[in-house]
Amino acid sequence: MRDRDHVAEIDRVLKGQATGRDSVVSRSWRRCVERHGLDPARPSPAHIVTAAELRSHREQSERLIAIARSGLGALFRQVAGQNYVLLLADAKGVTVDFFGDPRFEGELRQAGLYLGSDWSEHLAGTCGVGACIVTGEPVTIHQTDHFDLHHTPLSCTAAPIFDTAGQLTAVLDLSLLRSPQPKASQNLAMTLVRTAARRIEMANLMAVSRRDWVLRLSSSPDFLEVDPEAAIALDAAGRVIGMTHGAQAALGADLLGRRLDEVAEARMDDLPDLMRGRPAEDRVIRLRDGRALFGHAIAPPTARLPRGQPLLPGGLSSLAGSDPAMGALLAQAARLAASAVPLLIAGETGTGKERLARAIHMCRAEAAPFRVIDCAGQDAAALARLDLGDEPCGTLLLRGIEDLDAPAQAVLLRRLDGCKLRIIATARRDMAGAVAAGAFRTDLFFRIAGAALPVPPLRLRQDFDWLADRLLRAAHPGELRLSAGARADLKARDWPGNLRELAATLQAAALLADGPVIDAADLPPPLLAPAPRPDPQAELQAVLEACNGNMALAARRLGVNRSTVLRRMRRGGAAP
Ligand SMILES: Nc1ncnc2c1ncn2[C@@H]1O[C@H](COP(=O)(O)OP(=O)(O)OP(=O)(O)O)[C@@H](O)[C@H]1O
Repeated sequence: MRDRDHVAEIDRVLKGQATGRDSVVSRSWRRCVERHGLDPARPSPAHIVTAAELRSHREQSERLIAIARSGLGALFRQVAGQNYVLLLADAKGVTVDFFGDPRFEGELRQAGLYLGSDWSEHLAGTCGVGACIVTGEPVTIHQTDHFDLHHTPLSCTAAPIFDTAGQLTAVLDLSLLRSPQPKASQNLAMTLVRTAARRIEMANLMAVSRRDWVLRLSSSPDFLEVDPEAAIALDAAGRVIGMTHGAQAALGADLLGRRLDEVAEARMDDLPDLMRGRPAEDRVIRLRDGRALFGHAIAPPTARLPRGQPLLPGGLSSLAGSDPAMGALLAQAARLAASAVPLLIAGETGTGKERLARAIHMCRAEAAPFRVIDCAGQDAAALARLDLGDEPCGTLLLRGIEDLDAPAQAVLLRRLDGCKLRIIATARRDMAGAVAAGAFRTDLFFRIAGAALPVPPLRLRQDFDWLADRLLRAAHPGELRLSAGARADLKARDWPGNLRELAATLQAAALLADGPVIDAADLPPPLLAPAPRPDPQAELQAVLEACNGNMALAARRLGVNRSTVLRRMRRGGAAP
C-alpha cells in the first residue's frame, strides 16, 4: 500500500466508512486523530526516552522485570531464529526490557524496537503496546494497521500483564521488522504472548502471596498442576486479596474483597482437600453460577484458622473444629510432621487415621510419594516381595498394622531396616496392649512407634456440628442443612463407624431429603445396633490416657465436671 493510500484509508475510516479494518484498529485510528491530535500525513520517528527517564521507568518496574525475566527468556528461545523482538513495556508504554538479535541492533533501534522506546498511543499512534494499554486486551497491530507511516513495515502482537489487584501493569510485545503479508501469520505469536503474560501474572501472584493461601484454577484436571488458567490469593477470612487476570473470567468480575464462598461452593476449611495429596480430577470446585472448575490449593507455610486456633500447617487445619483433644493432637502432629520420626496413629475404625497420615505427609513433602500398604492383605511372603521404594522424603503408610501375623511382623522388621521412607503406621487396636499380651513384637513396635498419636472416636469429639456440616457440604455441595431435630438425633448416636459412618449417613440423608433441610425423619437408622456401653471405669481410663492424664480435658471429653472425674478415679482406685 502506498503512503497516500494509507492516509486516504484513515480518512475514510474517520468519515465512518467501512474499509475492512478490524474494529480495534479503526477505533484506535479515530482516537489518534480525535483525541491525540495526530496527523497521518506527518509521520514521526520512534520516541526514545532519555537515559535518566529510562532508569526511572525501570526502577518502578524492577520487581516485575525480575519476575518476568525467566519467562521472557523462555519465550524468546521459542521464537529464536525467526527475527522476532520481544519487548516488555510498562503501563505508560515505555520499553523497560528487551530481547532481540544483536545483529540487527541498529535497525531495531531505528524502528523503536529497543530499550527506552515509548509506544504510548498518544505519541506513536496505533501500535501493539499502545492499543493494548488502552483496551486492556491482547492485540495484533499488523503492518498498515499502524497509524504512523514510520511503523507500517512492523507487525506487533501484544498482551497485557495485570498486577494482583487487577491493574494493567505492563505489556508483553512480540514484534517483527518484516513479516509475511497475512495478519493470520501472527496467530501463533498471539498464543505465545498470551501464555507468557498469564505465566508472569501467576509467578507474580505466587511471589507476593507467600504468606497466604493460593487457589489455582483450571477447566482441565490435566493442566491444573502444570499450567493453570487462573489463580486467587485468599486471606485467613477467605477474602480474595489477589488474583491473576484470568480469575475474573473464571470467577466473575469485582472479585477483589469477595469471600470465596460468595463465588464458589467452598470455604477456607475446604482448601486442604484441594491440595496435591488428592488426584486432580477429584478436586472439583463448584461455582455459584453452576459451572465447575478444578482447584489446586497451596497453603502458606503455616496457615492460621479464622477461629483463632493455634497455627497449623495446611492440611492439618482441616481435620478438626474446636475439639480440645483434637486441637492438642494436631498441634503435636504439626511439630512431628517436619521430622522423620516414625508415627503410630491409633484409633477406632473410620476416625480419620489415614487422613491424618496424609496430612502429616503433605506438611513435609507435598510432591514426594505417599505409599500405602494394607497390612490386612499381607503375609510374610507377600511382604518379602514388596518394593518399598526409597524416594527422598517419601512416606510409607502401614495401614492396620495389628493385622500382621508373627511371620509377617518378622519380615516387616527386616524390610524396615535401612528403609529411608518415613514410616507411619495406623492401628485400630491398642498396640501397647498387643505387645504386653505377646501378640505384637516389641522390637517392631519400637521401630514404628517413635511417637504415638491417639485419634479420639467421634462420640467423644466436641466438634460434632463442625464435622457434620463439613461432611454434608462434601456429600452435597449446595444449600442443604440439618434441622435442629436431625442434629440432635445424630449427636445422640454411638457412631461405631465414626467419621466414615457419619459421612455415609449424611450422604444418604441428602438423597432422601426433599427440600433444602434434612429433618430427623430423613435420616437413615444406624447400621449397627448400639454397642454395649463400655465399662465406665475402662472408658475413664481410656479417656485419661488419650488426654495424657489431664483431668480437666478428660472431664470435658466425657461431658462431666472435673470433680466427677476425680470421684470416679477414686472409686476405681486410680486416685487417692
Ligand atoms: N476431618 C475429616 N473431614 C472429612 N472427612 C473425613 C475426615 N477424617 C476422615 N474423613 C473421612 O472418613 C473416612 C474414614 O477416614 P480414614 O480412612 O482416614 O479413617 P481410618 O481411621 O484410617 O479408617 P480405618 O481404620 O477403618 O482404615 C474417609 O472417607 C475420610 O475421607
